[in-house]
Amino acid sequence: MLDPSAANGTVAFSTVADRVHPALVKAIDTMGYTAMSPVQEQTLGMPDYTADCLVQAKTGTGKTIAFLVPALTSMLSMGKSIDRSQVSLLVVAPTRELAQQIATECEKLTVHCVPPIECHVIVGGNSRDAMLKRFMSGRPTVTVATPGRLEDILSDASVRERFANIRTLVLDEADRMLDEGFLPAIQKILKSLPPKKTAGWQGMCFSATMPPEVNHILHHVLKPGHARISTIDHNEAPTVDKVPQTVIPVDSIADTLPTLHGLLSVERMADANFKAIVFCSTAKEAALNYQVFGSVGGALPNFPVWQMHSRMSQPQRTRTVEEFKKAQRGVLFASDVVGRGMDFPDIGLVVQCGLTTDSDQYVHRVGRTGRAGKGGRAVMIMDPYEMNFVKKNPQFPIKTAQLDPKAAQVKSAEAIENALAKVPVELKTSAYIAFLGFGQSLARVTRLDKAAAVRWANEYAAGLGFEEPPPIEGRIIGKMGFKGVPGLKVGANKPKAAVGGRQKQVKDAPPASATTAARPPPRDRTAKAAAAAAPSTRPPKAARLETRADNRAAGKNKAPVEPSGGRGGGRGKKQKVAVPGGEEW
Ligand SMILES: Nc1ncnc2c1ncn2[C@@H]1O[C@H](COP(=O)(O)OP(=O)(O)OP(=O)(O)O)[C@@H](O)[C@H]1O
Repeated sequence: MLDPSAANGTVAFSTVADRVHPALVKAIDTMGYTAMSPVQEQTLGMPDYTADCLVQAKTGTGKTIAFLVPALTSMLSMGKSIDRSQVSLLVVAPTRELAQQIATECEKLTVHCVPPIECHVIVGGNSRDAMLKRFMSGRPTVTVATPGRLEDILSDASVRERFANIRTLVLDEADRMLDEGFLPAIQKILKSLPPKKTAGWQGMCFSATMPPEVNHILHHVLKPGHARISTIDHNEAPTVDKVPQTVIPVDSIADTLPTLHGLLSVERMADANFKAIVFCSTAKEAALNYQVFGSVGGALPNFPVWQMHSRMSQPQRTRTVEEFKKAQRGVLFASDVVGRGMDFPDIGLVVQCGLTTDSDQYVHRVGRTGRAGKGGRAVMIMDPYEMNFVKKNPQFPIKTAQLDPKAAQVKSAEAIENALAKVPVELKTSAYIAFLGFGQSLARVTRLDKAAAVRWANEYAAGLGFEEPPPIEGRIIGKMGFKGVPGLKVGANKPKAAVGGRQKQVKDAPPASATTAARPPPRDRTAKAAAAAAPSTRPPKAARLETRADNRAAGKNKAPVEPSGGRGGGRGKKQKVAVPGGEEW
């Protein structure tokens, strides 16, 4: 529930009850909402609910209701003349899970509508035929979609015909929907809809972040002179005020996992209802950390953990979202697939292991906590390569912190070593290769040179217990653009190539007690091994990581992110970075 005092929401929904459709007013009451959040006050106060608008408000401040209520009111005002076989309101969002979440909110809002309003979800990852059959035989008056699947089904003329009477198009996470990854799909979708100029449909664009470059593209959906609403003061941080932000510096990326272990151990001891999201750099890293802390490794014994990234099947992803939404405590190890828009109740802590692709993504990740007026905290664990982010982004109130001294009692290094010994070497190897791809993609943006990206990845491998970097097939090294770069080990990428033979046992993990003799080397040795594998463990100063803001200024733009939602929460195909064996990161 929104805490009105904290969110400055003091105006009651009842003040707009004469403008909002009565069925929606009743539903809002059923949902238990009394005061409007500032952004809701602004959109529901618009003189014309059919006006085009660009709306920016902080994360977790109720933007979903802020666009659904005016759009649904305008739709329902047509009364019996609505053709329910046609799409009237179309909402487009970047990820499948967010699309589903918006649809669920819409169902709650329209629960008292007579006749009932159907809300259809058009997303990838499930049977296209079954979904299309439901759509064509149903009454998809409200449709929530992700761009890829929508673009796909709109190639069919009979589907296009269902959009002939569209009244409103909402782009949620509009800056993401209009960025270079999604824009081609959005443009194709727009070509399949009746032209805005003649059909006059309403465009609504919502996000917590609106980088200036979005302004040049808005004309695709918004007409000149559209309303502009922002509840964010230019002088304040773009993150939620009630979320203190800290960074815990570590000497090497090899120290990240033990530090994370210390942090999570202390937090869960302190709070019986500790619920956190840990953002990881790649989908493979999220999968690996999940195994280290829970399913295989058990570094957080008797504590529930989940994973969420694009390498999972859609049913697994859906089940995870459902479970983690309901969970009272636990940790979700995630890629950026849940970095934007997802509303998991009662997240008290967001941890970021390493860099985000850009400062806007930082805002969205931090915004998974401190929602609906509640408090929360955000912590980053950063190695020297990454610390520049803090310096380059003074707009964020990030304070440097040390790990709670209580963490020293939990023997994190040992717990992580034991856990890593039980994780399949294939997963560790693919996490290493994905991390190399991640460093490479940042290099394109930040000018980190290839040799430095290799050194960084090799430090990461050392942290996973590899005495020397795991081998990568030559053709894959070539594909990744690392041919001839020093520090990589070329060879067949097979378990027998596992470092020092230490990790042979991991595939069929024996109980923890049986694995102690086969532990990976202590971290001081692994760090030395990494150093031996590369001339230096740190890139030259000029090559350190900078933020996307700097790169924008330099005329460069975004780092590519995982198209199906892994790192980047689902961008378009152009953004795909193919890493070895068809891996995405
Ligand atoms: N007026 C209100 N009173 C109480 N709770 C509310 C109100 N409006 C929305 N909420 C709740 O606040 C939470 C955040 O809402 P929502 O997901 O729409 O935020 P958002 O601004 O879209 O966030 P993000 O920028 O992360 O997408 C949800 O749990 C929602 O149910």
